[in-house]
Amino acid sequence: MTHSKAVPGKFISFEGIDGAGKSTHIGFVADYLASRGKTVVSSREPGGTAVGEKLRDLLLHEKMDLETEALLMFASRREHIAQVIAPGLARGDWVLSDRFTDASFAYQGGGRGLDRAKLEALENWVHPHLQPDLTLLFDVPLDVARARLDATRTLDKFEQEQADFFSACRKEYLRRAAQFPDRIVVVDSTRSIEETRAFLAQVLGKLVA
Ligand SMILES: Nc1ncnc2c1ncn2[C@@H]1O[C@H](COP(=O)(O)OP(=O)(O)O)[C@@H](O)[C@H]1O
Ligand SMILES: Cc1cn([C@H]2C[C@H](O)[C@@H](COP(=O)(O)OP(=O)(O)O)O2)c(=O)[nH]c1=O
Repeated sequence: MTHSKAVPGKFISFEGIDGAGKSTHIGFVADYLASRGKTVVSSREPGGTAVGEKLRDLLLHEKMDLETEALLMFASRREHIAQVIAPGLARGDWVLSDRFTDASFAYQGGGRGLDRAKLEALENWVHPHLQPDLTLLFDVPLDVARARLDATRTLDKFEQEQADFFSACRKEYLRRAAQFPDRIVVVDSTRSIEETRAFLAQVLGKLVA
């Protein structure tokens, strides 16, 4: 829907603050689409390519200047689009990405306070015409996300941030959901995994039809 030229594939991004539950549901979405005959490519940002995974390692573990962080996120994205997303869409595949540009607005913009105009400039440079056909925004209150994170894993650089950082990220995600209601679907991720799957199947059913 939002590509500059008609391409046969579809692009779905998964967003939400850390611990919201998005990674849990990507496999379900991939299986749902494959069961309906779609060829699915699952990927992630930062990362998804050889260069991108090296950038991911830096981004998740090294302290750096905020603008460096934003530029590296978009460098990883540029490579991801060139190597994975654009070729996949051209082949007619359904490309699933664990995060895309909404994450830069939420984390570097909302969380860290980078001027939105700078992020818009990077977006216009790196992907002036490409937008996801659908963005699934997994939304939970901060305390739920934090409890899920604490129960499961060693925390990376972003996950070690404090509550006000995630509160600002979540606020920016929800602001964007209101700004782009045709693209971003907010998924109430406080529900059980089963209930969330049923909701996702409804949303995807419309896109597949
Ligand atoms: N709806 C849910 N109810 C309960 N626990 C969940 C739910 N969704 C995810 N979880 C659990 O929360 C943890 C974090 O989920 P994850 O998908 O890794 O989050 P994210 O990718 O958004 O950071 C995992 O242990 C996962 O099993
Ligand atoms: C894509 C992107 C991710 N991030 C952050 C959000 C996450 O904390 C982190 C990595 O994302 P994620 O893959 O969700 O981490 P995990 O595998 O631990 O679930 O990168 C940004 O700050 N800006 C961005 O543009």
